[in-house]
Amino acid sequence: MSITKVFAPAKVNLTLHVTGQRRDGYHLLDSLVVFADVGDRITVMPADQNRLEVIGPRAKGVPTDGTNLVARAANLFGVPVHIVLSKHLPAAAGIGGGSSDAAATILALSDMVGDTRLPEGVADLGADVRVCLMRQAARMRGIGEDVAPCPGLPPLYAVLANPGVDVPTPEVFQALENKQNQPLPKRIPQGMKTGPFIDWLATQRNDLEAPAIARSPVIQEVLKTLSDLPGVRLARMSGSGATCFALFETEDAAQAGATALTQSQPDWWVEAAKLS
Ligand SMILES: C[C@@](CO)(OP(=O)(O)O)[C@H](O)COP(=O)(O)OP(=O)(O)OC[C@H]1O[C@@H](n2ccc(N)nc2=O)[C@H](O)[C@@H]1O
Ligand SMILES: Nc1ncnc2c1ncn2[C@@H]1O[C@H](COP(=O)(O)OP(=O)(O)O)[C@@H](O)[C@H]1O
Repeated sequence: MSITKVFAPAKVNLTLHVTGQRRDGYHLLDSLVVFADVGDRITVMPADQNRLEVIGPRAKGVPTDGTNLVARAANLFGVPVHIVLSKHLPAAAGIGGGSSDAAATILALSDMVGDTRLPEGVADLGADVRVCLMRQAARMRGIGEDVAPCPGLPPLYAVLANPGVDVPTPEVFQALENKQNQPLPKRIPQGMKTGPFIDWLATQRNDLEAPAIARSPVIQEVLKTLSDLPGVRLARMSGSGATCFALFETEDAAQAGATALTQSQPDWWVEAAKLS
């Protein structure tokens, strides 16, 4: 067994429609999910006993004990490992940092033990882990367990922005007033160019935006600031927030937007990203 390194990309919910609620309280979703070329990094090494190190620019506040989703994912394999988690994504931010880390850990351990079957207990790690295991554009339904690849999306260039407030997912779901909303259309458009596809996205929604803004009004400021960037085509929140994204038609426009936003909001986490 050797050292395995896996990238854990940020997840972005381009749309997030809440279409119902199960008896156990979990919400039914219909979401178009893509992944960014920014993310965390996981290194897994064989060891005599389990060890987790959390390093990197966004390590502060991330649990280093057995509650970390990386440790919980590794425990499903019953093989002692030393894991180094390098955090670059803000936590509790609606971009699936913990879920993507867990998925990356599962992929690393599967590779290490030479068994690609998913271990028992993956679902208990969180609703977003399934889609994060796919690491490609996908339509996510049910409470997150029903995932299908969504090929044929155009390249999307984004600025991701987080104002530094943690937004706990359960609170936002609880604050959502109307749980029965329209799903996405039956067919997601395929083969469109970037501009018309963004126009189509603008006709869809993130139903958690309003309850997240009610809890953390700064999210409204993030959306307004993103909407004012030159060349922006759409600004929306990802997941349960607080990270928002702005979409542009070109990589240069997104880069320029990220540079301008970093200067005007030096305390925010800001990244230019390609989404696919
Ligand atoms: C909202 C989404 C959209 O992609 O993203 P994030 O904002 O977390 O990134 C996800 O559904 C979050 O997935 P994840 O963060 O893995 O959720 P979990 O740990 O399973 O659940 C946290 C809590 O969120 C609520 N929850 C989550 C998923 C779901 N379909 N319905 C829910 O009501 C429940 O209150 C649950 O106790
Ligand atoms: N590897 C991890 N990275 C970030 N947060 C983690 C991790 N493992 C456990 N957590 C906990 O999970 C919570 C939700 O984090 P995260 O998955 O990043 O949020 P979200 O579900 O909003 O995308 C955090 O508040 C943190 O305490």
